[in-house]
Amino acid sequence: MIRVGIIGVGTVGSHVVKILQENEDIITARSGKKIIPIIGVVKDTTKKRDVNLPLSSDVNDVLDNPEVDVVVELMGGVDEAYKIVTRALKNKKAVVTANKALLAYHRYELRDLAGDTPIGYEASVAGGIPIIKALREGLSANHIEAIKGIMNGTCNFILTKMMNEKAEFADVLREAQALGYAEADPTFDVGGFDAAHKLLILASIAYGIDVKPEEILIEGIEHINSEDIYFAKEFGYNIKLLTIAKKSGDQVELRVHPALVPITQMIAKVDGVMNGISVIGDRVGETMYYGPGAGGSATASAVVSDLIDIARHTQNSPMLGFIKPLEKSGLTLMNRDNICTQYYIRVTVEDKIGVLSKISEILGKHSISISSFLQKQDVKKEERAVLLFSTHTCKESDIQKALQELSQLEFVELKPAMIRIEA
Ligand SMILES: NC(=O)C1=CN([C@@H]2O[C@H](COP(=O)(O)OP(=O)(O)OC[C@H]3O[C@@H](n4cnc5c(N)ncnc54)[C@H](OP(=O)(O)O)[C@@H]3O)[C@@H](O)[C@H]2O)C=CC1
Ligand SMILES: N[C@@H](CC=O)C(=O)O
Ligand code: NA
Repeated sequence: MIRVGIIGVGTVGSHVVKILQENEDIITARSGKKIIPIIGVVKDTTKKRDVNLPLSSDVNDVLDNPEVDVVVELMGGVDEAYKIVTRALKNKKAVVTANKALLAYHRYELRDLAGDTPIGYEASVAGGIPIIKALREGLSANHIEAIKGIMNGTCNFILTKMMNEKAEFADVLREAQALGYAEADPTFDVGGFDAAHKLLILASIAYGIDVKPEEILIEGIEHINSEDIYFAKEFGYNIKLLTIAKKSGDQVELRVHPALVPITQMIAKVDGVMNGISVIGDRVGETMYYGPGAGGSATASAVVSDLIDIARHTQNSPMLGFIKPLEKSGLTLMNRDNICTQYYIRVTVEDKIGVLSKISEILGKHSISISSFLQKQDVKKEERAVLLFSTHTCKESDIQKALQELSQLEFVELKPAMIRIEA
């Protein structure tokens, strides 16, 4: 028998208890052992909840409890969760966590501390999709050439509703929170940080990259507006928050940002809370993974799969997937200035003669060639026009310099905006 203590019995934790209790037959058959939740820890024990488990507000009731074999950390946050997981490992208790923020900052320390003590983290990336297993086990014979995906359910839910139903950003975010998709602080979702945390976890399995979120390019979806959606629709794109790892020679680019994706691509059709991830291996070619990226039940399904793994292989750490840091494999993190892709640019200007030629001149000066162009009257101000461009492939540093120069022009009324195009 495996006895489980759950720290955090909220959206995900309560579903972990339900799955363990309601699917006990199949779980026991598959793992060869009974997996029993014996205690949960919450902040407020007086809160009414639909869960059949003794609760405490003291983490020591799990961490120092000799009856607990596995600690499931589902409270979120970085510092406190780090202390809890560290103590559990020091007490030789196996750990399962869904906490991508924790792993984004401390994955290598925890790996080293764990040694042979298992740590499962399947739920930390793309919720219910078994992407960690796929990368760590199914694709382990491959050099990974690229990982590209939608890995934040909240952002995809918001963008889908903005694209298809003209819904307002703030209203859909509230809906995502009510459905249990968003992080406790939803700026982690909409600012791209949550997706970046997930990217770093996958990058450690694929490439052995030991970098922190602050070192990579992260942009969120907060600035996407109706003009961007109009341009995307006119030119056959969907707007998605993309999470990208790409190997070029001995460099790896890591980035999270909104992107215009041609609607013909599979990833553009991944809607709502669903996540979709393409992984390209040098031997297998392209593989695709699709499923619910957030929500209590789907995420708890991944947490329980780790518990079953631990029950099956107590001598075999599920976390061994984090390979040696990048420097030792000769790979380096690509400087963001050297990223090359296509871009969409939005410039809001005073509607007068000469504006377009000046903008074209600046783009040309920075080796940026225009691929398509649209002009819209600004609905908020009659004498204002919104100019929407897409470019051929060019360098990130050139785009950044051009945007900076455009923002200085006296007829440019709002800070120019840019969205990358991933064709
Ligand atoms: N929701 C989702 O779709 C997904 C979430 N995750 C990750 O799973 C983890 C949990 O998320 P979720 O279930 O949504 O979060 P919730 O906010 O719903 O639940 C958090 C739980 O932790 C408890 N808690 C928080 N702080 C403390 C503390 N200091 N001491 C004791 N208990 C504490 C809360 O207690 P109380 O109930 O009393 O407030 C609550 O039960 C996070 O790391 C999140 O990133 C990962 C994938 C998907
Ligand atoms: N807030 C996250 C939850 C799952 O990781 C998301 O929306 O994807
Ligand atoms: Na997963």
